[in-house]
Amino acid sequence: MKTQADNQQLPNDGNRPGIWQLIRPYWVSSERWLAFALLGLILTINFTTTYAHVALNKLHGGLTDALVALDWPLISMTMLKTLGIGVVSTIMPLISVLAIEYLTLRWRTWMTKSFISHWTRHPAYYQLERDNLITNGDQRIAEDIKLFTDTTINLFTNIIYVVVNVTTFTIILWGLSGALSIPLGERTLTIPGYMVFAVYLYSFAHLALTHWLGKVLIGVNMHRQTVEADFRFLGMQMRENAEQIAFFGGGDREGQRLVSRFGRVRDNTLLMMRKTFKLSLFQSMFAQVFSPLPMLLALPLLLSGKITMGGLTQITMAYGTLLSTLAFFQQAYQSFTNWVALANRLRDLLWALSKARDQLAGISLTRQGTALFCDGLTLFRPDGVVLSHLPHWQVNAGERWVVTGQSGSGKSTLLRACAGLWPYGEGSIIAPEGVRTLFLPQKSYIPVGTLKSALAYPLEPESFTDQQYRQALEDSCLAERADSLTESGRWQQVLSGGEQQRLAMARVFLHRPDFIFLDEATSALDPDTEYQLYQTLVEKLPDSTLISVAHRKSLEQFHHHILTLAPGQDK
Ligand SMILES: Nc1ncnc2c1ncn2[C@@H]1O[C@H](COP(=O)(O)OP(=O)(O)OP(=O)(O)O)[C@@H](O)[C@H]1O
Repeated sequence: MKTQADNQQLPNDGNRPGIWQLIRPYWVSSERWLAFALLGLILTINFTTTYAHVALNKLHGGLTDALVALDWPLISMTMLKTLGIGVVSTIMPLISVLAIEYLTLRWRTWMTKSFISHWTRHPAYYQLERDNLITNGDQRIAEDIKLFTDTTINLFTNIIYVVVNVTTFTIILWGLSGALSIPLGERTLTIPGYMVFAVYLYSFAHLALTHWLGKVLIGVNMHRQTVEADFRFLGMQMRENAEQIAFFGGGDREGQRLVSRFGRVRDNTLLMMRKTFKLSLFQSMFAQVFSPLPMLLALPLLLSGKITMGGLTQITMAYGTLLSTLAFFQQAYQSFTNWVALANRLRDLLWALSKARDQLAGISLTRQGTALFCDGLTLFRPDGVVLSHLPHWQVNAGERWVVTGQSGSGKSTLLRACAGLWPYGEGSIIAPEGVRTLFLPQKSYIPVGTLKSALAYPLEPESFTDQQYRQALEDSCLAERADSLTESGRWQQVLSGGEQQRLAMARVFLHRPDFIFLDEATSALDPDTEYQLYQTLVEKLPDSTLISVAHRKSLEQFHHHILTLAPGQDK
């Protein structure tokens, strides 16, 4: 069980959380010790690799001088050392990659579990959809967390590596490059470690121009995640509703919608390509124009005899290494823009989840006693339009009520309010405490899996015996499925509308709830089967309280009371 500190915190001030609030929770969670140990291992390997490069740099300088002097014993010794260090610096990064992947997986797992726990609570997953608070929440959890953790670890370890490398090679280059003396009339201007200044000046100019050209990529990247997710979502919807679309002959229309949605992906990719090309072109032109710079800068030292040919190799190598290390900041610019975009999408999700958590309900719902009691209840649509008004409605334990009224008068909304899923309105509802309640809508959710797990939902399939399952199927006029209990399938696609409603009714017989809310739960059945089901229901569960939303008059005979909802007036 996760503790409070072991979860991604939702903001409490109603504002979008900062990136730090997204990153910090994992690094202070109970996983932190292993996480820091792995990070330590990765950084140690990176440092070791840096020093291997330093050693190689020295060895190369020595090798050049040994070659010039044709000193064979020195040449073979230096080559052996180079080989040894080369092997170490090849294996170390492989271990580092493994550690990075493992750390990323652990962080992703932690964040995914945290987000899922927030998303499935309240129930936020329903509130986000009902109030259209955010798009593609599920895909943000599935995709964006993965990319975010991956990019954060890679950017961070690379930055540390770069900082260490930059410091090391700055010191080396400072020592190697000596001072540049420029005669200015009678005086001489001396610039110590002038090659270091040159490389930093060059890199800073490069980065500033990269940022100027590339900052637009943050927005483009963020938009990319959204349009890609929207396109995937439309495809998913088509898959889910394949049959209805086929009946309507809506394939062409869906095709057009998909192509138009893909058009946004294409436009975004083209924009991205244009911006990236511009950036890359600038970066390579800049590098090309300034490539002879280190040789030109070091030449005065060679010509004045201050350094040997080996010294020149060492200087240009150190300059090159420092330059390519600093170039990380320009190269990583695109990853950085992508990272900010991912972080923004996750920050938006955290914000939406906190909105769902903090939503103030206009309707107060409390639990106490054994009856259902609505007092001064007015149901609104989210935009404030009044749906219906119930000054006083009391349902005592064991009573059976049928709720009728015009389409759109708010019958389903009343049931949502009783389940605590509808905050828009005024008044209070006192729901019975500690009773088993079951809400059956017109179309019940049937999870993919065995028929047993579909019947037992949301409990585990082991919660009931085979005999209980068979009996429930028989009671709900679905006895012909009794031999398919362990069969796995996509029942929502396989079963007819009426069969799905009978399966949902079988849940009622199986779970034997104290309070049963049926929202047109038998509307797809023929009158005889519907009659038989209600007959069995009142016989088998005589003490259960029943509230049925129904348009058919024939159902009134199974109920003691009728509640008719009248459409309300605008507030
Ligand atoms: N999430 C929502 N956002 C905006 N409006 C909504 C939402 N859910 C329901 N409504 C509106 O609230 C009104 C009442 O809906 P409800 O489903 O309660 O009606 P009903 O009486 O059960 O209708 P029917 O008999 O047709 O099933 C409808 O006009 C509907 O469009």
